[in-house]
Amino acid sequence: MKIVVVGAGSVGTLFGSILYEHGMDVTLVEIRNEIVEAIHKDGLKVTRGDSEKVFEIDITNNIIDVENPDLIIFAVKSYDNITAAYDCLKIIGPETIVLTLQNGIGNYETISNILGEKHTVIGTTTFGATQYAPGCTRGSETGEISIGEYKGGSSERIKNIAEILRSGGFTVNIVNDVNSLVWTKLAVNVGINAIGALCRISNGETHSIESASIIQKMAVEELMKVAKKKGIDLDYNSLYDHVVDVTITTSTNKCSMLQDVEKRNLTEIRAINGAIVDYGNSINIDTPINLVLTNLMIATETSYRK
Ligand SMILES: NC(=O)C1=CN([C@@H]2O[C@H](COP(=O)(O)OP(=O)(O)OC[C@H]3O[C@@H](n4cnc5c(N)ncnc54)[C@H](OP(=O)(O)O)[C@@H]3O)[C@@H](O)[C@H]2O)C=CC1
Ligand SMILES: CC(C)(CO)C(=O)C(=O)O
Repeated sequence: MKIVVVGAGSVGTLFGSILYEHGMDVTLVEIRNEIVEAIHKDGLKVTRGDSEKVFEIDITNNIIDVENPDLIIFAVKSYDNITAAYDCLKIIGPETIVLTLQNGIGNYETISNILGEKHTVIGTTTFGATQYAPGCTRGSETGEISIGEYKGGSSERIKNIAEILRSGGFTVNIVNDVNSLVWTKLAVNVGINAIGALCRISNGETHSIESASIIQKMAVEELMKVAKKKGIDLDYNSLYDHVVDVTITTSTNKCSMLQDVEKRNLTEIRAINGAIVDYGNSINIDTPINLVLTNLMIATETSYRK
């Protein structure tokens, strides 16, 4: 089984290390030379809980080196989807599957438009990771991957991917309604990320600070209105409570959007709160809170990327 991870950032290096540790044939593909050079020179250092390990994992900045893999794990930020998908197009064989576990919405649609639905599978993950220096990643000790067919249900290819990932050390759930899971994760990111990034506060504080939690609740309620009208099957009674639970279970974390702002990177705002605004516009539902959060984030990005 040949596995390629496209994007050797936080999540890509964590996933790559787990696959490597379980004896899989895995190669990382990364465009940032400092990451490629650091891993070539010192290996990939991954810290999880009290354990710190170094992996002599293969990494390249030239995707052509890894033609015709069985599985590609797509681990770039949503704003890099188009270029990364065209890169994958150069190496996919007739049976290659590209798996996106990215946050936000619209990832599957963008990737499958370029690579075809036959090659694209979507899921979510509860793992978290931060690459704090090139080739040095801190990752959660536990986590799961959930996958399913975009149009609902399972299939032989979903079972095959699940088997590959299980052999590679992952706990994998096959779910009937993957879209529902993607929207549930979206609700968490809609409720936490922009508020955490704009206010420079931890995940816990996005709820424990009352003025932040007022905005959080309104942002998630807008998502629910949009999702209901779009016919997304969600547990609407418990969705907001789920978001609050995540603020508690990840209370000391800085969300990924805050980390991006601190690194003066682009953020995934357009695929998270921005997507709620776009969907809302397309079905005549006002989403003023998400509109404000989106524009404030874009203004923040603009201020440091001029
Ligand atoms: N980090 C986490 O805990 C989690 C992240 N996710 C999702 O996973 C995705 C990846 O996130 P994360 O790992 O944090 O992102 P990172 O920014 O840490 O890593 C992405 C890496 O991919 C590189 N890259 C961009 N385009 C290409 C390309 N065409 N080929 C190869 N490499 C490329 C980037 O380089 P450059 O910076 O130069 O663009 C960067 O080094 C996101 O959608 C995120 O929402 C999901 C769950 C948890
Ligand atoms: C769940 C959460 C909010 C964890 O920090 C996350 O997905 C992120 O930071 O993007």
